[in-house]
Amino acid sequence: MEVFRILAINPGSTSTKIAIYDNEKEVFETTLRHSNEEIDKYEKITDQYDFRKEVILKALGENDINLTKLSAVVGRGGLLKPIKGGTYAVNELMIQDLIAAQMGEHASNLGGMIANEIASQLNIPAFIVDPVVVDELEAVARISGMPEIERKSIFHALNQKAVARRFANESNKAYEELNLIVAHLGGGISVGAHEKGRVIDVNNALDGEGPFSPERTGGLPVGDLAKLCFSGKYTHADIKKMIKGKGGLVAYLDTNDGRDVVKMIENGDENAKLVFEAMAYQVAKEIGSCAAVLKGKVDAIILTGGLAYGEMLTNWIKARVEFISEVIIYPGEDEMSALAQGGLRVLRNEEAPQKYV
Ligand SMILES: Nc1ncnc2c1ncn2[C@@H]1O[C@H](COP(=O)(O)OP(=O)(O)O)[C@@H](O)[C@H]1O
Ligand SMILES: CCCC(=O)OP(=O)(O)O
Repeated sequence: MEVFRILAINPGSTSTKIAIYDNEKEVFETTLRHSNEEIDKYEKITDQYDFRKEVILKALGENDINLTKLSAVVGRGGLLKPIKGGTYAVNELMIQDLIAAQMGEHASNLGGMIANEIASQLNIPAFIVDPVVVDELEAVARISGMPEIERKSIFHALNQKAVARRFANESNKAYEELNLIVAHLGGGISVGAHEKGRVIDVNNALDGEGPFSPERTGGLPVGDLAKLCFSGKYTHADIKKMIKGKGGLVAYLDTNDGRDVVKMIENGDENAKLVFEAMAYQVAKEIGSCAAVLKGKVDAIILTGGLAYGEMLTNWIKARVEFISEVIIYPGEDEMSALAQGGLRVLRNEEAPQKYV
């Protein structure tokens, strides 16, 4: 059997994960964590391009990975125009849209760009898989309450779909038979209502919807936010940073690391406990909303993402939502293998790559 060697690159808001797969087998994986100070000095996401590329190449070099043996490079897809799920070949238009960041700024914008640069030097293909803009929202979910603003589907599509499929496999059912609520608890937090294989509603994890997260505010009281915007104290750029990057745990506790917060709590910090429990409370409320979206027919609730490693947080969430359905915890994410498998399906001609237009 032909062996395809794939480099998977996954830039997240607090980390860059890289992995090498020989077909389905992971042969190398590492998570390069980035502190708030490290990331904070870059004004725009594209300004982080060289920094992220260098840390990736350094880690590959230090681990004696021979790049010339690669068959393809697959990056996490970023804020493109809303598109259906699947594997997309990186093309010029995609790179232009990612550089222009017209749909917004997020670390995942760098996935396709860095994959493309490494792949083009080796003359091999570059792909993205299930980008954060996968859009399966029902019409009713798009209405915000203000005609000028339409709700958008921006979430951890890659991991939410991967863990939902994992749960389906482990239950000997098809993903398309199940109704699931998936909460991805990472640098950003998204909670999606998966109805028979489609994410029919999900909070926009990037732009002020849903629970607050390690570095984002989530939904805010809009009247007070409008007052703050026009107070004359802040520029548009300041407000954007306060919502995304310097919101949530960072604003309250000066760290984006859930493990630091657990240590603070263990050392008796009551404020840290209140804030961390509030994050769990908001996640639980969002799960409750998704249960209403699914009309109460929920086969399971899945908690995933880096924060799902922490039992303090998951126990708080569980206590408020386990009356809805069984709670399954898949800590971390299946994004790296989902990226590799998306690339593999195309390299094996099992699936044609989709074209971003
Ligand atoms: N073992 C752990 N216990 C608690 N929190 C953790 C653990 N590992 C990672 N985290 C937290 O998870 C968050 C990052 O999750 P992750 O899914 O890696 O984020 P992203 O990909 O969005 O950058 C950070 O707040 C990190 O501190
Ligand atoms: C852009 C939505 C996905 C997201 O928030 O990812 P991170 O948690 O990695 O920032």
